Amino acid sequence: MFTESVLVFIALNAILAASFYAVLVAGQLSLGQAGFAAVGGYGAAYLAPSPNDIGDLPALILAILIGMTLGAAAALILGLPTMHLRGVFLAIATLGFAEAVRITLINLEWTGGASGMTVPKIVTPLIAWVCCALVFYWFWRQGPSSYGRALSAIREDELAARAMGIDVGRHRLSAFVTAGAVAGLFGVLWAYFVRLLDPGDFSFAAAIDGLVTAVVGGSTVWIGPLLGSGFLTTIPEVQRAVGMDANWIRPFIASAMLLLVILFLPGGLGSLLPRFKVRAKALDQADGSVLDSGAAGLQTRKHPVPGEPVVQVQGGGKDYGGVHAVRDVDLTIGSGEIVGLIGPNGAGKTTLVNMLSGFTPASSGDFTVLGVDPNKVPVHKVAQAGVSRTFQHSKLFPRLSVLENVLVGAHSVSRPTFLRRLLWLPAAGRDEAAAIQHAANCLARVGLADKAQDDAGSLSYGDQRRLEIGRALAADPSLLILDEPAAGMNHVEADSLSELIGSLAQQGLTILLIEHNVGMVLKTCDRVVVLDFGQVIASGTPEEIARDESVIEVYLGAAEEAK
Ligand SMILES: Nc1ncnc2c1ncn2[C@@H]1O[C@H](COP(=O)(O)OP(=O)(O)OP(=O)(O)O)[C@@H](O)[C@H]1O
Repeated sequence: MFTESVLVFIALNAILAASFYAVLVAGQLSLGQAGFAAVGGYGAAYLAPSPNDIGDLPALILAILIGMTLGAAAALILGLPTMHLRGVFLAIATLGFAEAVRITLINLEWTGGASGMTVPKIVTPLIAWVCCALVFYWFWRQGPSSYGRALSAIREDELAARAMGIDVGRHRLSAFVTAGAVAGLFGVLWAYFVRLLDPGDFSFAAAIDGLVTAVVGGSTVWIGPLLGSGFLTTIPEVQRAVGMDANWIRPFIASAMLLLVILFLPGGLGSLLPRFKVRAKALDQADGSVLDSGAAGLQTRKHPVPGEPVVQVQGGGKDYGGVHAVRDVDLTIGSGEIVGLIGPNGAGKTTLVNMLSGFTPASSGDFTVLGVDPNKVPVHKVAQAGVSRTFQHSKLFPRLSVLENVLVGAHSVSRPTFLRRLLWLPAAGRDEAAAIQHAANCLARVGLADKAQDDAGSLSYGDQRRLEIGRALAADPSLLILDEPAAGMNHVEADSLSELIGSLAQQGLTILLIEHNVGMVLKTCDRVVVLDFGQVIASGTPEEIARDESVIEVYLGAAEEAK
């Protein structure tokens, strides 16, 4: 059953599927892989020296290098203008590219047009499997690196990933270029195995086949494309072995599997395998000490000295058409302060913190947050400057574990480990262990150490709020913005959250707290700012705010009645 061709095709189809995995893992749907493979295959066949001149293996190695470089270059050129596209728009743009490549190849003379181009056969099962092993080694080492986690975070929630300091555009582009290189490798191996480069081999159908293989195998686990290829490539062989020679069976099973996976097993066959568990040692040793970026293995962040201005806003405003969500707000927050931001629903609190963290561009005013103007730099730069936030509606990475969520939170203070993991350098292991220990400490600080291995999506609402805070703390922030963190918490949980906020401020952290639980705000904060219809109507100590007639009229009275 496992003839030479079957062995080679399992490896080759796994490589093509891996090129889809490379982008699916970052949440991108690209159908350009057939085009990259064609560019790689034809380019290598045209440019690489003949095996008659330099020998089979050197000729193939050169062809592979040329094919991968051309595939990556094509992906870079296509990716630069298209990386801002999402979902089906990216799929259509990349599909258009692949079709343009195929039609061009048919119409060029040196490619042999529709009848194709002959290539010497060099690839053996051993060569195919060595290449396949190298590709999967790459993705295996990528997965648990800080780069790999950043890609998964982008797939799960792009906005939250930006808030963790991840440069989404650069990560998406690098995943796309990797996909181009891997598809280029497939194109070369295919050509040097089947002896003929035919534009029909790089059609839309070929791209869909690769995509289905990746999705059935599993687009979130590195081994998925290999499982998918092993499963789908051997179906015709199993059929033959049992004497059922019907052409429709493979496409039928592939489509049925695709449907089953999408409906019942979104992680594909790979998700049935046991998941990697973090060493319990890190969790046992977790002592709740956070804000320790100076620890070995983490990058050091320079925090503002006590009293130094962290936030300075003058005349800040935001208009949505005719709606003045925020109007002429002046706000200064000094390092180490806990400032509460309260006001009725729709007062503009979330809009104001969205402007401070770079999510919403201001319509007017001057903003300086930790030395950067959030209107002039992308969100991830504001985060890298030391602004960490939680969201009014939880934005966790649901399919990542609780610990992985916090590890992503530590993105801007952890050291990149992927390239060192590829080379198996011990320093990478040490840095990863330090990041895990730091994340475990953050989890212990918010009381979630015992849930570290659970999926974030399976947590109760209160635990999700706590996890968001733990994840935000992992960035070793200078300014922590909490948007209604006590929503859904009972009194006991809200009290312990209040204590946590107080102890973090004692360690020098500056906190901006939006909360409808007025009792908690008055108890926890040094200063309270009250917004109404986008304007600051009062600002002062909790005692002053509690006595302020205008605040009682527009908010505190209403808040009391609502209790
Ligand atoms: N993207 C948007 N487009 C249009 N209007 C918006 C947008 N975001 C907010 N607004 C409007 O701006 C105003 C302020 O909203 P915002 O969410 O900032 O208030 P809030 O004080 O945070 O309210 P809540 O306590 O209910 O969360 C509201 O009138 C809201 O409808």
